[in-house]
Parts: sequence; C-alpha cells; structure tokens
Amino acid sequence: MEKTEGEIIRAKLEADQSQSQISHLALDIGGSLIKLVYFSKNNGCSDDDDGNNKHLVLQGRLHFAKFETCKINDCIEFIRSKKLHLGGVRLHDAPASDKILVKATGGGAYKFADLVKEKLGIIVEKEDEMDCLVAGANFLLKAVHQEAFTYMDGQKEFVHVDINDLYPYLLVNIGSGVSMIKVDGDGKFERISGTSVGGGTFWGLGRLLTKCKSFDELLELSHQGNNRVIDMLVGDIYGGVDYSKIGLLSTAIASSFGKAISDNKELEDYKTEDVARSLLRLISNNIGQIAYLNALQFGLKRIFFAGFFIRGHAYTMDTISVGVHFWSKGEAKAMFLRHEGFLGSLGAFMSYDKHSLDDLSTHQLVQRFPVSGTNAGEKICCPLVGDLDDNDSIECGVYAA
Ligand SMILES: Nc1ncnc2c1ncn2[C@@H]1O[C@H](COP(=O)(O)OP(=O)(O)OP(=O)(O)O)[C@@H](O)[C@H]1O
Ligand SMILES: CC(C)(CO)[C@@H](O)C(=O)NCCC(=O)O
Repeated sequence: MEKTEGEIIRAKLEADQSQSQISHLALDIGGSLIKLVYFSKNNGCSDDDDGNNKHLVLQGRLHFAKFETCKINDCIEFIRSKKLHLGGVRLHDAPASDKILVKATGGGAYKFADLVKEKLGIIVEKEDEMDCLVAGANFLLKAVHQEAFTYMDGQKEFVHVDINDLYPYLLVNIGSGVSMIKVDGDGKFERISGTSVGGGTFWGLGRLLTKCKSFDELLELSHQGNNRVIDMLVGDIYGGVDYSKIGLLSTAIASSFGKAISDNKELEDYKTEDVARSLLRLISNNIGQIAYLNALQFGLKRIFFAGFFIRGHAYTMDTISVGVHFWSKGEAKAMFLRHEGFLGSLGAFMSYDKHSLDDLSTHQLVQRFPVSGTNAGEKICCPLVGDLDDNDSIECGVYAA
C-alpha cells in the first residue's frame, strides 16, 4: 500500500531525528554566565579511513551556548525544549527519579543543583571548577586547530601550539572574578593567584556609570570612546613631555580616571563611551599586569587569557597584550583562545570519561572524547573554521585509537 504524504513526512522527521542524537550535555554555571556544551552525533558516517590509519567511527558537532546566570530559567527552558538533559549519563540501577546524571561545574553547580533537579528531573554531578578550566584549556590547545592566537596592534596571528612543549603555562581565566593557574600538565596545576577585579567589575561598574542595558552595549560604547578624556596621562602631569628617565611616554596612563578629580565635572558631563573606554582599559591593564607579575614569579613565558570578559574584543586583547609585552620587555607572550568562555564547560564535558571511558592517557596527540559508552579507545579531533559566535558549533570526528 502506498504511503500518504503525512506518513512520508513523519518517516523523514523520524529518520532526521535518529540521524542527529544529542549526547553528553555539560554545564558551567558561573557568577555571570551559564555555558553549555553538548554533542550531537550523526549516525550516517562510520568506519571511514582518514588516510592516516585512523578510523573515523563517528561524526557530529560539538555545540556551544550561553545564558546569563540571572536568566537560568531561560537556560532550563532551552535545555528542555531541545531535550538536551536526556543526553546525560543514564544510571540503570538508580531509582526512576535519579536516572539521569549531568555534569556541571562552577559555583552554580552547587547553588542551582536543587532547582535543576526540580525543573528537569536530572542529577547534577559536580566537577571542580579549576580541574575543568585546566582540562578544557588543555583540550582546546591540543585538539582544536587554530585555537590560540596573539593579538597586537590590530593584528591577529594564530599560534602553532607544539603539544610536546606546551607546559608550563599560565592560564588567566577572566570571568566575573579572575583566576590565575599555573598549568604543568594534564590535571597538574596550581591556582597561584586571583583578583576580584574582573569581568564582573567591568560590567557592574560600567552598568552603573553608563546605564547600559547589556554587556554588548557597554563593549560597543567602549569601542567608540577615548580614554584620554578621563584618564590622567603622564603628559598631563609633565606638561606634554615624556618622563623618559623611567621609561614612561607622555601618552602612558599615569592615573586611570585621574582627570575626573581635577576637571570639576559630574558624571553626566562625560560621554558614556569615554567612561566605558577608560573602564575597559583600567580592568584590562590591571589584569595584564597581575598576570605578568605572576608569570615573572613562576618563570612562565606563555600566558593564555580566557574567560568571557574578553569576548574576542580587539581593544581588550590589545590592552592586555601591550601590557604584558611592555612589563616583560618582550619576554612573555599574551595569547588568547577562540573558545575563551567555554573552558570550564568543555572540562566538565570531558569528565564524563570517569563514567564511560577508560582513563585518558596523559600524552595523546589528539584528545580522546567521551562521546558514548561504547567508544572507549577512540579519539576526537576538531577542524575549526570561522569565528565563534553565540550558539556556534564545531564539526567533530571521532577516530578509533
Ligand atoms: N552577554 C554577557 N552578559 C554578561 N556578561 C558578559 C556577557 N558577555 C561577556 N560577559 C563578561 O563575561 C564575564 C563572565 O565571564 P565567564 O562566563 O567566563 O565567568 P563566570 O563563570 O560567569 O564567572 P566566575 O567564574 O567568576 O563565576 C562577565 O562578568 C562579563 O564581564
Ligand atoms: C571565585 C571564582 C573562582 C568563581 O569562579 C572566581 O570568581 C575568582 O577566581 N574570583 C577571584 C577571587 C580572588 O582570588 O580574589
């Protein structure tokens, strides 16, 4: 008997659904933002040879998304509507109410565990935030093509990461607050410093000072502003000349926001874009300087900056890079990561290994990925093209080891 049009469409939809299955949702619930990573696999391709004696057994996409933590209900709704929570690990011997376990890191994994259980019926398995940041950074640096780059004087340059000469490095994660971690290997690290003057400070102070309604608006404002209107420069103090004896150009900032004391002006008298620019410069400079001082103390030459404060913003990266270059006299290098804000969630994603895969070998060329319980001994590598936007994804292939 011939099929009706409705039956054909339904069969096609069902086929499409089975072609793209979600697996392994992981969350990083931070002070400002919730980051999500999940994998959707295509059943279509298996057992292809990539020409390097590695067998492609699975293909799919690694998806990224973010939400403001204060809008956690929107995030929960997103997860529910896409049925992402069903991509956790199923515990067969648990009671019906405790069947699915989803990995989460960040302070919100503690704060919101009950809410997530109540709304989605899943158990939040907490993973340590620093462990996840480091696991995520190591994965990105080792497995994702063109992940790290330098940015100076408007020039972006991808860095070739030699995975045999990656450690030690300093990881500076600029979230709401800032963590500085000396990384010596897979799972080998120490949080050596931190500062509460971070992304939350920029967004919090910026919102109060400029009345911006969103972080993106504040960033955009800073793009148009001129910090010299509010910052007191060396030249303002020295009558327009450099203080060469101690190596300070007349254009160097002597005191951030310093002009605001002498100008006898009120906040309203300044353009919001100039305020935003000075604030961004202040925060970025300060973080760059603290990072450099820590790198100096521990003899580290490479500093990777991550966290959503950066947002791939040219002026932020330029300020940090120039600062690190200036203070280290060119000895240390500031580098940035394309997936800057997703380190923690990627680390949580990879911690599914503990449930479904053998332990990771510490010196693999390509990071092994926990795509499904049946894939022990397989590796994943991700070609990456184009810039990362909200809700972007990476095409991934899982290869047999
Ligand atoms: N759309 C956005 N809304 C709010 N903040 C944003 C946005 N985009 C970037 N940011 C910046 O990113 C920061 C948060 O970065 P990130 O998500 O890496 O940290 P977090 O995990 O929330 O913080 P923490 O690790 O300290 O708990 C914010 O404080 C803000 O400066
Ligand atoms: C408290 C965390 C780790 C939460 O992500 C982060 O916001 C942070 O590193 N804050 C800086 C705290 C400090 O070291 O002063």
